[in-house]
Amino acid sequence: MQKLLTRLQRFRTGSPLSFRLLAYILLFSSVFTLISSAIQIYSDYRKDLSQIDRRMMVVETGYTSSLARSLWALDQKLLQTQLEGILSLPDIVHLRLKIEPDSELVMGEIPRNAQTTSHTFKLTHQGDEMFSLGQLTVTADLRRVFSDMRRKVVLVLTTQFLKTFFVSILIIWIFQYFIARHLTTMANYARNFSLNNLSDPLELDRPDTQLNRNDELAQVTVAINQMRERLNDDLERQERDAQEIRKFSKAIEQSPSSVLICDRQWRIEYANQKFSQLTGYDNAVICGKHPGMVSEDAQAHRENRQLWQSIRLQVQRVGVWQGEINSVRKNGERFWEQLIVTPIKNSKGDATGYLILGEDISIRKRYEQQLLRQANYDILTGLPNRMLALDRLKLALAQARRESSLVGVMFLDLDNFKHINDTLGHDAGDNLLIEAARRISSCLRGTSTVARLGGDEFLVILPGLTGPEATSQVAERILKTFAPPYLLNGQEVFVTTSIGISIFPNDSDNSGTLLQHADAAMYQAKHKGKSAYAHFAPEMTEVSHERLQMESLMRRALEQKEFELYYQPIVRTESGQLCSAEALLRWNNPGMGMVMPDRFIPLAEETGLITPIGEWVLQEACLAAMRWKASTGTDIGISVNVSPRQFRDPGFVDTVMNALDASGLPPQQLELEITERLILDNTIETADILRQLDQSGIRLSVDDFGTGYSALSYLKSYPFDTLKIDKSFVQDVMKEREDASLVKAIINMAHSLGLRVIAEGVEEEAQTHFLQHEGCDYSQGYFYSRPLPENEFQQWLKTNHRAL
Ligand SMILES: Nc1nc2c(ncn2[C@@H]2O[C@H](COP(=O)(O)O[C@H]3[C@@H](O)[C@H](n4cnc5c(=O)[nH]c(N)nc54)O[C@@H]3COP(=O)(O)O)[C@@H](O)[C@H]2O)c(=O)[nH]1
Repeated sequence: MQKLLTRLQRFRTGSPLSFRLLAYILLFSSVFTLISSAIQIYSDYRKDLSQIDRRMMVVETGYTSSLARSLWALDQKLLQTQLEGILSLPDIVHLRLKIEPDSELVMGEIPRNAQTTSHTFKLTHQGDEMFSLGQLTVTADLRRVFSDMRRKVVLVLTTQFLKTFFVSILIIWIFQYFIARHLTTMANYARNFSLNNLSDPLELDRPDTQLNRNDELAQVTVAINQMRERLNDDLERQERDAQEIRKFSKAIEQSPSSVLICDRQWRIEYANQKFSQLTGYDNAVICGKHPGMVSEDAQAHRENRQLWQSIRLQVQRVGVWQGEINSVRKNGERFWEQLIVTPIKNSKGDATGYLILGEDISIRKRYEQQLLRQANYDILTGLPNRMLALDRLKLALAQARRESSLVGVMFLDLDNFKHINDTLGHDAGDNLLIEAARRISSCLRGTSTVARLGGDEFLVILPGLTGPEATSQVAERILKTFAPPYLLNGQEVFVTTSIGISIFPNDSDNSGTLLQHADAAMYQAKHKGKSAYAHFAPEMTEVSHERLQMESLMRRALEQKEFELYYQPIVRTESGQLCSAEALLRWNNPGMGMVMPDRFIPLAEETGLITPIGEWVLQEACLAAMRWKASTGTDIGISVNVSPRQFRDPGFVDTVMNALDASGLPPQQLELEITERLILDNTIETADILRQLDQSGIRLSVDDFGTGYSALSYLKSYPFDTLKIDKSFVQDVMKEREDASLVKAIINMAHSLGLRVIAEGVEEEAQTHFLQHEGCDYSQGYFYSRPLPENEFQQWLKTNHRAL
């Protein structure tokens, strides 16, 4: 019962299709059956009525004439018989015979409440004339007709209903079996259809026949399965897309560049982590703002308005904007960022938003500014460097041309700077340069420029001069300001400068030439005796030119094999026996002839050419010593001069070791002569290099002892073997008592430090006696031999008895 109620309930609200179908079939077939049955019953009813009518016709045609005759003949019996005959006809229940004039005969009975139909016939006699005999009214009872009709109604309705019902059941079953249950399967499939079971296809429980394969159910099934597959594909694609999107969004989020995404109205929609780190602003705070209006700095807003307007225009016109902007962090700090702004376009190519990539380039900018500074300024002194100075000079010349004024160009070089640098060390040299820069600057007006050209060279530009004498005044001021001593390494040092002056337009109208002329004048000032200034004169160009020429010739001299080593014997003072030789460099230039080292070594040191030249000397000297051994069978040591610049070269120790390795000379036979100045450069590096050389067995000697600071205390700290007394003392030992006592003291002091002593510049025999008397270990000088080219030295070895 409950089940039935449920079904009915479902039927009423959303019953299964078969039930609805049943209802509709029943309803329609019932209505149809009713109508058709009604038509049929009505037609039967009409037929029954017409049968009664036909009976009436039979009465009229068959009885009225015989009744009329019986009446005419007044044959009552026959009349009676005839009437009974009519009354016996089916459905005729009552006869009323009216006889003219006023008698009446009634037969039969009309049932109470019965529906009847009556027909009246006239009874006439046709003689000569027509006589009316009376009239017969026949009444027929319609109850049979109605009862027939009722019976038929019941029968027809019953049979029709049953037929309709069973046909409906059959149709429903067919529908249910062939369609509805599959629809239910589909409905269940669709109901259970979810992203988790996309792999299960829809399958209907029916035979796989050709017919089934092409029907609508099959088509729907195929369509559903195709839809499932498409959905499956779409989901896979969606998942792939989602993964890609996740990947890209992660990449954007974790990008090392800051990323802003704006909508079409340039309102920020998204900012990545890097942006927040860079600017200090959170995504939530800046969303909806214009990228140029993120900071709260009013000045930044003003600056940005114009900039972002041009960015917008360029992005619209060109499709990209790239540039560097100065932005403000949340904490107010300014920083440089490199921006790339591009539109984000949809498939139609319309901009749907904008992408702004930013990179913090503050460090790069700082480097750039530093580089710019380095490119234009001297790091040590903070003065403009050569490049900026030349720019300023050009500007000054252009201005002077317009104003018809003069420009003074002064070239300054510190006197003996190299010596101070070598003896007191680089730090002292640097301090000297800084102080010199300060002193020069203090002598100048604001419009003038003082620049450091490099090393100890300074340039002063005096623009807008009315006469050349102003340059002399400035030069004198500068020389005067150099007069007080400089305090370097705790020592008072007097440093002077030499100044060369050229004037625009008197000496030249070209900046380069003016500089060259000032340089030439500076050399002239140096020759004057230093701490002097000189104005350029045309004849000075030659001297300056010679210096330049020598530099360029020296650069090619090694290649052209123009260098040559001369060798000077070093002998035991006591016996005059040869023990070693000093290698002395000569430059044999085809144009200049034999150039002595005093002339080119300082230039080689200045230009750095001393390093390759010194390397060649070392190699050549070691090889020579080996050749002597081969020719004489005796070990003859070799002394090689090493300049401070050469010594400071990072590869110096390697260079020495390579020369020994390449020649095969034992290290003990090589002596490096290092000037006293180098020892005063009391650095860890110097000590380390000397220690390395000493440990490898190489002998070390202090050259030119007595000319420098004679810092005896330093000698103890370094592993020297020999001390060379400078020839300036030796040469006067016989004339100057002071020099003699000094030489004696040096010999004693050196011996007390465990050093052996070489006296150089021994030219006379008396000097040898003095030195022998004072216990000087070795002697070197013209008395024994002048420096000789190798072939002559070899000859000397053979001819000199004391050598062997
Ligand atoms: N860095 C290098 N310096 C070198 C090298 N070769 C030489 N020099 C240095 O050049 C300076 C001048 O050298 P030079 O003109 O060769 O003079 C040497 C001798 O000729 C000279 N001498 C020797 N005996 C006498 C003498 O009796 N009287 C006299 N008037 N002069 C004499 O002395 C110079 C040797 O000096 P020193 O080196 O101090 O022993 C000179 O300073 C050389 O150091 C080189 O390859 N590299």
